[in-house]
Amino acid sequence: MNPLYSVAEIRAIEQRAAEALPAGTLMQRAGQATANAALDMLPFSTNGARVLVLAGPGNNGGDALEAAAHLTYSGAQVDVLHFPPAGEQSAERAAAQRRAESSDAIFNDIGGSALAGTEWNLIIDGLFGIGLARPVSGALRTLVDTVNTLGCPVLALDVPSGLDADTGAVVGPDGVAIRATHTITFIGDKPGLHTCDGRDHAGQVTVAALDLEPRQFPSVRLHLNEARFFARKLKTRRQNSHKGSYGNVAVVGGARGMAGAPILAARSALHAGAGRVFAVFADDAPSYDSGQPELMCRAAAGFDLDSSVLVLGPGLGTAPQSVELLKRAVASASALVADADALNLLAADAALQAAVAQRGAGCIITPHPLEAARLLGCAITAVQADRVAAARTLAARLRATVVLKGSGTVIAAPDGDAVINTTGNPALATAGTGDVLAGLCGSLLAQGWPQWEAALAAVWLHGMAADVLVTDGVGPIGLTAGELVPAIRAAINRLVQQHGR
Ligand SMILES: NC(=O)C1=CN([C@@H]2O[C@H](COP(=O)(O)OP(=O)(O)OC[C@H]3O[C@@H](n4cnc5c(N)ncnc54)[C@H](OP(=O)(O)O)[C@@H]3O)[C@@H](O)[C@H]2O)[C@@H](O)CC1
Ligand SMILES: Nc1ncnc2c1ncn2[C@@H]1O[C@H](COP(=O)(O)OP(=O)(O)O)[C@@H](O)[C@H]1O
Ligand SMILES: [K+]
Repeated sequence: MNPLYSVAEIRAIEQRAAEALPAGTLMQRAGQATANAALDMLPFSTNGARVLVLAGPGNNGGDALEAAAHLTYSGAQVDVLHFPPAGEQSAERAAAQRRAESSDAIFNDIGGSALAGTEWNLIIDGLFGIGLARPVSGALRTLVDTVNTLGCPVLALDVPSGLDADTGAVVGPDGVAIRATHTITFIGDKPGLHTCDGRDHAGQVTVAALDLEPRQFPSVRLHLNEARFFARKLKTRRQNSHKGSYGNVAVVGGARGMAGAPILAARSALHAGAGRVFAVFADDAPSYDSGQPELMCRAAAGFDLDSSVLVLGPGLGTAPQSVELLKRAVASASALVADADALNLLAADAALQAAVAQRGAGCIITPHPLEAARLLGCAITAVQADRVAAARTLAARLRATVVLKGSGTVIAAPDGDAVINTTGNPALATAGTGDVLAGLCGSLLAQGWPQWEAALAAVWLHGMAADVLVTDGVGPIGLTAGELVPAIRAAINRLVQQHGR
């Protein structure tokens, strides 16, 4: 189920496991697992392959030293850049150091030009793991900067050095972290590898459980998103069904000058399978959408908000009539997705926030980090410093399903359950993709999905559509939000073929 563990949880698992094992066992297993992963990354003939091992002062360095010794036995030429601790070291680290020193590994003060001038087949980053306590500074900072310029494969141990394993933020106001191509993470997977700066620094993540058994792991409330979490809601269509079987969506927004946003969301809702889709405009409505004449374009004044799932916010603006629309939508009995300006308006109105929290029909909100910061009354940096915590706080406060967007989108429920999404890529960093996501959420709600599964599936499908388009060369540069819409349709149909019943 792809659980994600906090540093505190990993420490507790590790401590209990270590008590039942001979001293040093876990570090030896970590070193062996690292060597195996490294061999997979080296040329078929390892003889003479150049491997640089960076061994920091703590147990992360111990893992690296164990791996260094193993790799010499495979014939690789292993250089170790060793940063011993100033004070005492753990007994297992001392043993690892002795093993590495008595192997063919070369302990060497390699630096500067020699480091940059060598064609390394692989660099192993064992500088800091979950014990990183402050920003990487001084000579180590220079080393991290140099490694990040080299362009060779880099295998990070446990977590790329400089990255916070809990949050995925690079530690420090102006910090640095290793940009690895691969990360082998020990005992269990960690949230910081998958959100915020994590995806840029961790590369491809594998988990080495170090032979611990499932019973040694606590159950947790944070997971990586996967189709399994929502697959049971994927339904094949009954022959004897009609458009009324698949629900109504009304996308409400489109103040003057911003009519494109609700159109995009409405097209997305339509292509994701909603039976009938309205595009509802705060100001004047166009008579129809010539690119998508299936949409019904209406003015908000007098529109019945009780007969459709509402997607409120795309291009809504912040004029007084938009506030009125938001109040009407919150007071309605309809399922609601609140996005964009609906969230900005909500942030400015405590009474409306209380009304959202008390809604019987619940709510999905889809803030990007700035919208989340406005809702929380904090700086955007505070949101990004701990995205999972920010999403959980908002979910609890508004009793809503929260989709905190960005690299490693976080979906959080009011009861504390949270999921980090794995699909998607920077092709999505273009105007209108958020509108497409909001429309997709609304479409799944209209088709009878519960909020939680609708949010999980929408985020997953939206990201998967972008991933497929990038594979086909439609991005990452220049993908447009509208191009996501048919790709989402293809992705949802493919999923229904695989899982539908
Ligand atoms: N124990 C076990 O059984 C297992 C442990 N495992 C491995 O151990 C890792 C955790 O080891 P760890 O706790 O020793 O922490 P680690 O990440 O090596 O760093 C701590 C050292 O760095 C130092 N330091 C911190 N920040 C710094 C900075 N910015 N700049 C400079 N120095 C800094 C800090 O010094 P201090 O803060 O005390 O001055 C201390 O010396 C874990 O990620 C996994 O890889 C696995 O093998 C599984 C079994
Ligand atoms: N670098 C990225 N990696 C993954 N997803 C991204 C990235 N940048 C943006 N996205 C996704 O694109 C969408 C952008 O939404 P939003 O910021 O609301 O845009 P807009 O308001 O222009 O529609 C979100 O789903 C977000 O998660
Ligand atoms: K590391």
